[in-house]
Amino acid sequence: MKIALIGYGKMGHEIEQIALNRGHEIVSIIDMDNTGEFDSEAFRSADVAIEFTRPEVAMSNLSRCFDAQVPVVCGTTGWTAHLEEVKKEMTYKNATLFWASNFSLGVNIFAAVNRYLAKIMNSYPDYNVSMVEVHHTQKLDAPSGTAITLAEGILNELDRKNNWVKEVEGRPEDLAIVSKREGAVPGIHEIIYESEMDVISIKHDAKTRRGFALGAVLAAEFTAGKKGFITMSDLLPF
Ligand SMILES: NC(=O)C1=CN([C@@H]2O[C@H](COP(=O)(O)OP(=O)(O)OC[C@H]3O[C@@H](n4cnc5c(N)ncnc54)[C@H](OP(=O)(O)O)[C@@H]3O)[C@@H](O)[C@H]2O)C=CC1
Ligand SMILES: O=C(O)C1=N[C@H](C(=O)O)C[C@H](O)C1
Repeated sequence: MKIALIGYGKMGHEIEQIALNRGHEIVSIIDMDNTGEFDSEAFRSADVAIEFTRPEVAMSNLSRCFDAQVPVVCGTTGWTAHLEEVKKEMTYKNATLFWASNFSLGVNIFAAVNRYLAKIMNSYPDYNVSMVEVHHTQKLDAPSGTAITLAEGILNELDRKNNWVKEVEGRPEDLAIVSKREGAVPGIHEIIYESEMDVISIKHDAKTRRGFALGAVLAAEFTAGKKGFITMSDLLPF
């Protein structure tokens, strides 16, 4: 499969290694200083593009993929307040977008457990829920995209919470997400239920970025040749 990489930072490099090991060809690499490459034959020849850049440039990169009719897998976080308008543009241009806040298998299993636990907790109002996420100090967005997805999972299942907030909950209906930035941490997400009697917590701790990168390449293999909006629930059997 011919792959174009958009963003050649920490994730771009991990993805390149995994894609090459799986027998794919990298036909185009677009970074901040060569965005003219979007107009190249090489970019247009790609079966799929994989976009991991920065919150403020992701939307225009996606737009350029839609215009070039190159299906795109996007892992960039911090821009998804605009996801619905991007989906509309994708549909209007008859294009393809796979977006996930986290491509790792482990996080997606964790997210399913999170939803199940939240559902159980409807019967146990003595437990309050909160979330902590820890990432490396270069991370630009907070809370992490994964934390927002996990929070949405809780809000959909747990009737007593209807809104996530940064750091400190103001009302009982709020779900507080605390973000910490430390060293080179690839990504830790912990959901904590606490009553007067005990604490139940579940945690995902990424040991390396390779899990995210492998998931992104598997998503790219799934996306090539398809149309429309695709998510992890289309890729995974749960
Ligand atoms: N969904 C998932 O599973 C995961 C998502 N992420 C997300 O992916 C994104 C990238 O993470 P990471 O690789 O660690 O970040 P990095 O900062 O290491 O890499 C981002 C790269 O994008 C480049 N870039 C900046 N502007 C443009 C542009 N206009 N066009 C093309 N490239 C550009 C940067 O160049 P320069 O350095 O010169 O600015 C840099 O090389 C983040 O939003 C992060 O949250 C991360 C891991 C997993
Ligand atoms: O910026 C990162 O590094 C990561 N970003 C994603 C997010 O915001 O959830 C995924 C992962 O946690 C690593």
